[in-house]
Amino acid sequence: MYTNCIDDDVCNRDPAIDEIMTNFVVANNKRMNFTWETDSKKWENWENDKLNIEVKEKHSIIHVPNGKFIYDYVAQHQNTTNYGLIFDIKNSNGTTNYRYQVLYNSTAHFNSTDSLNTKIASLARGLDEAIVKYANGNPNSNTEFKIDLKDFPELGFEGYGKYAMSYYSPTIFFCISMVIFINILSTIVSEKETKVRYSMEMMGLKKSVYWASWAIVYIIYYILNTFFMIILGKLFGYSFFVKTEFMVTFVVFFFYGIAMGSAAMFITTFVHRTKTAVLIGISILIIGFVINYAFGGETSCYMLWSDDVNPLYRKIFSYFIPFFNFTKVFLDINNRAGNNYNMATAMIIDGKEYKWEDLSNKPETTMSNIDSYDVDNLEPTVNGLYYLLLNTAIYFILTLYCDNIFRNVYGNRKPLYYFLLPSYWKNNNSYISDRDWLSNTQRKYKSKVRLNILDDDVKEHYKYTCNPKLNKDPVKIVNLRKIYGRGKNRKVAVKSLCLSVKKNIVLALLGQNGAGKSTTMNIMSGLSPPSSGDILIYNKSVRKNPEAVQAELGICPQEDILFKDLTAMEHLKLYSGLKGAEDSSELDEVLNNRLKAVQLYTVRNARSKTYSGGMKRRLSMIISTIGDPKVILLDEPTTGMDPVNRRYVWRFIEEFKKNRSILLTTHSMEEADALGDNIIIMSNGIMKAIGNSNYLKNKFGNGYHISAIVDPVNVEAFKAIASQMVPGIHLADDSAGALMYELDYDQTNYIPRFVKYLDENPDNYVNSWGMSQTTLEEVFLNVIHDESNRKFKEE
Ligand SMILES: Nc1ncnc2c1ncn2[C@@H]1O[C@H](COP(=O)(O)OP(=O)(O)OP(=O)(O)O)[C@@H](O)[C@H]1O
Repeated sequence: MYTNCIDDDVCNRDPAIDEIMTNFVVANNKRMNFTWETDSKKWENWENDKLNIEVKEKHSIIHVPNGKFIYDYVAQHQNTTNYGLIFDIKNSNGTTNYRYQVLYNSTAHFNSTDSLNTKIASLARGLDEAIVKYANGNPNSNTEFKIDLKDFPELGFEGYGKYAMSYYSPTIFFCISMVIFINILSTIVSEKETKVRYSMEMMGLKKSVYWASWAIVYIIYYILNTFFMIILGKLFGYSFFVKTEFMVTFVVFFFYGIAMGSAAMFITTFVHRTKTAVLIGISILIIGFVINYAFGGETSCYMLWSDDVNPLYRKIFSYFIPFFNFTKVFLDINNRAGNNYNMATAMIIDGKEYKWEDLSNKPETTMSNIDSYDVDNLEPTVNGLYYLLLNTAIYFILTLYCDNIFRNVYGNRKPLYYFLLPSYWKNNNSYISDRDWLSNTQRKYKSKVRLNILDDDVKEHYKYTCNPKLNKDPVKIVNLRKIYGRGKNRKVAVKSLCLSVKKNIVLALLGQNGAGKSTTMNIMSGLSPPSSGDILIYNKSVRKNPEAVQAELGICPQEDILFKDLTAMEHLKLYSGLKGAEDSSELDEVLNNRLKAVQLYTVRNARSKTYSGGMKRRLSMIISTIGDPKVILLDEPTTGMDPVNRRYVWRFIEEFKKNRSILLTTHSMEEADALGDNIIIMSNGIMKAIGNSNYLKNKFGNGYHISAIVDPVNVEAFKAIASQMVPGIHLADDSAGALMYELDYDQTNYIPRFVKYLDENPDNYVNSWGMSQTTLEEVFLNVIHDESNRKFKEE
């Protein structure tokens, strides 16, 4: 294109220049194959019809209004113009200056090395000849030539935005989907960490149901996320979304989402800490980002389809790495529907429609001239979608499998071949007779303690527990042992424990920290596997059928395992549902009554995160009663509770024990005294004492204490009277008239007479007096500090 105006204004066409250009065409037509564009009207209204001139012929020459036009035209029709000529012919003092500027496109012939050398030289020579010819026709003028050569104006790459979206989309959409990926990791792992999940499992939630429910939740998330991305893509006018049929984009993003979701679920099976899970999520995000970024381009993405690459690698990537498949599918579609940059012409090529049927085609490549992959090896796009579905299935099956075979936070796991066991497939509620179980368990799991070094009552209880003729109790623990850790870290937490629990009683388990109480409870509830020994609850073995045992149990664990956003009532309803109770008005009434019993009724509709520690404890306690279990395990149920509410809970437990067996651990001697029909004192994993409160006080305590303050002059006389009233009374302390007597339980009969004397004080010897009974705390301290017990060693 040429013009005679160097400035921006539209100026009159200069016939001299037309003549020069005519000369040029005539002289160079054959050599350069130029055509002459005559329809100059096209540009006359160019301001209105801006730049819509189409240069139809490859080598046409047209006149345009001015230099700015050339600039603008080039900007909008990149690489379709070879040269711009701006003439400036001026007369001064009889000399005509022929000045022209050649703007040339140095990149139009990308693969050519000739654009500058011959064509420009040829053009300049042709123009000079044309000017000379014109000037010779005007013999009166002197002529002067001036030529400027310039590259076309440097233009910003206007298509970059569109193109960048196409190029970086796999990375961008990978990152968006990673938000849900990381959310899955943190949510599911935090349910493990806070043990909420195990609490639900104890209440009857099946693992498969647990995973299926999360799968449904995340499928919904991914559907919403997919819609969101498609709407966003369309709103921003990205060619990929605009040109591709909705169902195609939906399926691509949705399949990719569920494949990543499934992979996230798999990861949660071997991670126990939320922080670790999030860290893994972020690491995968970074790795995936790099891979997607690297694979975003065609050459690198299709690289694995090169003949040089072992197809096995391709398969491994396809079967196990969702974002690899996603990038391939995305690129396949994007090659057609997206705005692509054509390197050969340095142009952005607008995307074409992409339809559902196109999925079964092999991708249209844009760089097939670059031999980094073999086009024939490329699989149809739809295969990538199949691989994504395969990824989803593989990871979901692995999730279900690994969740069973990897240790949970309690160290429990199933054998690798668990799914081959008949018990896995049939509802194994198999009843085991007491006799068979007792003899088998004792044969299989030998006791590691010598009975003769146990306390007599404990020994008797061990014998009773293992006697199939006598022991008809619903709960039996035989030779139970639990070892944590190995080598230096080895810790025997429970040492060959034998214990049986009757119906209608509360058995209180006392012991120092680390005595093995919670371990025993965790094994009973099927959470933690025993190292040796077994537990039989209503003729179901914890080893063989923990799920069936859990159906008989209600558990209040040591830590409150609550959903912070659920209310008390919602918790009770949720767990009632898990226990199989139908939602009914009767159920509501039962639940309300229980909430009333522990003073939670008024806050039943408040979220548990707003509860105080004591309120959470009471809720956990009530949850353990859901489904009317026959055996209830209460691990320190009243910790952190004020004395008033503790008494409400005690009353509730006392009433609830009818027809049930309740096993309670506590550090409160008062609680054990108030609730425990039978009390066991444990130390270092060993049962040290067993009996009811009075029996233990009698056996391990010092009976009653009677103190009296007597005037020093009357001390001897008072001592004589005391010895006469309570034969064999023991004077524990005598200092300056403050006398302290200890009375055994077999001296209890003499107490009323002695108390009457002290109260009436007929001899006026006594200034003041007091009486107290041995507390359970004293008993506890006596038992665990007992020297003979200390000598006890596990063999
Ligand atoms: N998961 C575990 N890994 C290693 N050791 C453990 C584990 N759980 C418990 N132990 C150890 O086993 C012993 C018994 O612990 P357990 O929690 O049963 O005691 P406890 O009587 O319930 O104590 P507390 O009254 O403090 O709850 C302790 O020495 C404890 O450190």
